Amino acid sequence: MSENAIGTDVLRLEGLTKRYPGGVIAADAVDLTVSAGELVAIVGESGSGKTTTLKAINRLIEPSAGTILFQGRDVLALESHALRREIGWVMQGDGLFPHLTAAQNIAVTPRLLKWDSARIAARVDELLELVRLDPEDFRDRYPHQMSGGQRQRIAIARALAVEPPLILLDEAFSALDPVTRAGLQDDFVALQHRLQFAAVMVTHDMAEALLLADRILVMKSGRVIQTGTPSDLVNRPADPYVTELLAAPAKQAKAVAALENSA
Ligand SMILES: Nc1ncnc2c1ncn2[C@@H]1O[C@H](COP(=O)(O)OP(=O)(O)OP(=O)(O)O)[C@@H](O)[C@H]1O
Repeated sequence: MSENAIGTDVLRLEGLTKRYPGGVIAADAVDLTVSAGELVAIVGESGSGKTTTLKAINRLIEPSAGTILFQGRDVLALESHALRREIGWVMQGDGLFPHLTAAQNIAVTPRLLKWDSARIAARVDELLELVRLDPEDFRDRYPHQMSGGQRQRIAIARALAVEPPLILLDEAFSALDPVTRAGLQDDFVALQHRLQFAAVMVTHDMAEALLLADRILVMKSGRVIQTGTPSDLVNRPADPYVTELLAAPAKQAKAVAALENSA
């Protein structure tokens, strides 16, 4: 990761388009650039094309048109399994292998890359510390022996195992209760600032995007409606749809403020 100076493009989407058989255009000429150390959230209503866009980046979905450059390399020219080892992936509901311990889950990619066992063991402990789980306590636990929040911490550790320059998150925090979720979100952002990987996060939750992202890409029916900082969106929404997405967090903030004022 050290070769990624802050501000360097890690990912560039140019005219990314996905047309599914049957004719649905799930992503329609999507442009996006993500730099090292930057967190971009893709937000939109259900069916707007967020997951399609995310999955095209690591070729879980093959695009119909457009270019995806990862560290300047066209992903379509790369072998897809090798590409996925270079890009971290955290999905909703953790996606851990149930029959593997926390340590074995974290070690999946290092093993594929044929790291020796001493290096893997040291890295597993380092990663457990990084996601604030005691290695002694957690390395031999199976997923069913951990809480949802702890499992998601393991999933993040697994995604970071080989220091990828890019992490993709698909509704990674959505299934957690609000307190666990807020703690993990804070820790994730702190980790990102420390390690300077680029991140693209899909979320249906505008409040989460406003709190975490450096920039937000708003999608509707496969099209990019607006790309901007949280402040750009709040102060200069480009479309009534953006205003609509902002209404829920604004309403919540107002309700809490009203209660505080009434005390
Ligand atoms: N394999 C597929 N075949 C055909 N159409 C698909 C396929 N996958 C997704 N779609 C369609 O593409 C559009 C975008 O779907 P996508 O999953 O990218 O949206 P999303 O914004 O991630 O939605 P959600 O928030 O509900 O996950 C939808 O209309 C969906 O029905």
